[in-house]
Amino acid sequence: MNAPTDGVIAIEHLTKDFGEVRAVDDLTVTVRPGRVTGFLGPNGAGKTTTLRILLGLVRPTAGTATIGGRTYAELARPMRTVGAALEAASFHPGRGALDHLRVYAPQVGVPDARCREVLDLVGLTAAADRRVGGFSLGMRQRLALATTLLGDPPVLLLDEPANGLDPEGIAWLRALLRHLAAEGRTILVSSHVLSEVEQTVDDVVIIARGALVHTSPLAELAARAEPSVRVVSPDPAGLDALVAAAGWADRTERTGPGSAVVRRVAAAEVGARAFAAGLELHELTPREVSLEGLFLELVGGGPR
Ligand SMILES: Nc1ncnc2c1ncn2[C@@H]1O[C@H](COP(=O)(O)OP(=O)(O)OP(=O)(O)O)[C@@H](O)[C@H]1O
Repeated sequence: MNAPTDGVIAIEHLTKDFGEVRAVDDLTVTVRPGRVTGFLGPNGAGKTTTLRILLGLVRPTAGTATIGGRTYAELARPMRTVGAALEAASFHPGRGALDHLRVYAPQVGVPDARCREVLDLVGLTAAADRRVGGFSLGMRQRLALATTLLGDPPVLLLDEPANGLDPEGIAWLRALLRHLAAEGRTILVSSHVLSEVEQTVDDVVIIARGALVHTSPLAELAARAEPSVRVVSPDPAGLDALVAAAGWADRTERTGPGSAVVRRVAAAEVGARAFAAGLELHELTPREVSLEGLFLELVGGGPR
């Protein structure tokens, strides 16, 4: 791993049309090293297409997708720069786990000894000589991850890596990804369910219908999922004064003249303060939304 900018993924005004279908729509996103970033969206949102463009497998209609300032084709040592596991990897069923890695090692340009190292990293040492055909989905995920780690790349692109893992496997994956990010790597993990990666990611990039709908640290999104109260008053100035007097300005989102959403407050408290101030209210609605609920709201409820 070299300069800190080596691992920056920059997607700029990326668009991809498949005939009539716009799979990616003017997407601009920066993914930083040292963090695990969740790339989220419902089925068909354009995640895989974006990852495939990053890997030079699909040519964009417009815009660019670069890693450390270079397109995949421009990378001097692509397999030492990016490790990617897209979709359920297919393995030769008759081959052992170690032998599978040995096929890839020369392509990546790493010594044979590296194969055992990565098997160890993913906890498959005991299964080194077992035929991959008998592997569970979780074991295949581990082997796919081992393959991406062969070249010790500063950037990892993982498509639904938690798929098929049991809770213990998910906890293990979480710890490994955190460790790899702490080493300064850029880790982009796609998923169609936020809850699956909620414990793992630092940042989220959420897309729907090919376009960006939200990007922020996860904590910022989680704050929006806190209990809140929707308040509507026919007296916009009075509502503003109430919010200011209560010290809620930093937790209040104005949703229109005379309407606002106040976070981390109980409806009863808003009601009591409005009553004391003689402010007429037309609506006072408590709102409890889970992080997953918020995610579904953002992506507009389901696939295209
Ligand atoms: N090669 C292709 N030819 C035509 N349409 C395609 C092609 N690849 C993807 N699409 C379409 O582009 C859109 C985005 O698909 P994509 O696979 O990128 O979404 P996704 O977010 O990865 O979804 P999933 O989670 O289901 O993999 C979909 O409408 C899909 O049908």
